[in-house]
Amino acid sequence: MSIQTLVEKIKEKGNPTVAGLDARLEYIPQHISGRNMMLHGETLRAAAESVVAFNCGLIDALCDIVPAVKPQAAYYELLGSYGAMALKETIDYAHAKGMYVIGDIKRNDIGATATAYAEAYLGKTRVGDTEIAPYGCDSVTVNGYLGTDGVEPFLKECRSREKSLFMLVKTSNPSSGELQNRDMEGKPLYARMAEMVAKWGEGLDTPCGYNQIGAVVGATYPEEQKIIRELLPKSYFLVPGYGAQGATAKDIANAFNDDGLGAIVNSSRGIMCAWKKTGNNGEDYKEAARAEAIRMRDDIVNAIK
Ligand SMILES: O=c1ccn([C@@H]2O[C@H](COP(=O)(O)O)[C@@H](O)[C@H]2O)c(=O)[nH]1
Repeated sequence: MSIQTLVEKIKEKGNPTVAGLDARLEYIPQHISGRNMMLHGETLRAAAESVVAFNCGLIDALCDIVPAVKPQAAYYELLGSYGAMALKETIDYAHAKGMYVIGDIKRNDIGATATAYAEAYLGKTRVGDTEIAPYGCDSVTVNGYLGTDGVEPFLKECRSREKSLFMLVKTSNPSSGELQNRDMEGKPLYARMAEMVAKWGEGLDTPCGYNQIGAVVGATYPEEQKIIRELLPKSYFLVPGYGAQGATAKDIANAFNDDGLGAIVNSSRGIMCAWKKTGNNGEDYKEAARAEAIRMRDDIVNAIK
């Protein structure tokens, strides 16, 4: 699905936010994990089945109000082969419920290996005469700091299958400036990366005015957002850092264009762990996640008015 589809879903729901699915076992209510451990013992299988049950419940609770989900690959890799299946089941369920899926995989490598990553997450792999999509994400996060040959395989999937990318430009973590803000011939490195992202987006325009190549720009860096917004008027921004990492709605306004579009703000722990604040042992995790997603939507929409 193209970035155009994401923009349509954002407009339809009046909600420029994405729910992160960073499914750590501690984030899952005991009534779900306990049941699976009764069935399968203290195993990776029990953990992975708990993750799928939890994710499906969250997706049910959010799919009519939130346009997209962002499963974070790290938490599925943590569960080995069962985690890979849990990720695929989560992606398929989100699609069945009409949500756009951004795989937060932050991959890159030399061209040959990047091709395998791109085919795994966005494209297809061939088994005999049959082509199979291993994961089938609509979009993924990519680390472009290896240069163009490592990004090209992902661009190829965008061209041939109308997929989109979010390239790491300025990440939300506290030490991102150690390298990303270093001067590179008169401009910070993140600005040089933004220039490369603009180049990678050439020829990948869509009718909505945004191209398929977006940028990850941390909510925790409002000043940098402003600079990157000017450098990348046609790129959608994926903005992590709201909520659990301390950024607030006023910190994300610079990521948006004047049309109220141009960015989608992520919250993972804020939504997934909302049940921990209600004092009901997680029995109400769906209601708690929905209430937090609505609160976040209204908070963001008011801030960009
Ligand atoms: O710069 C970045 C890039 C990606 N992330 C990811 O977003 C979520 C944030 O989770 P919260 O619980 O809402 O803090 C997580 O998956 C990160 O890997 C990021 O935080 N910053």
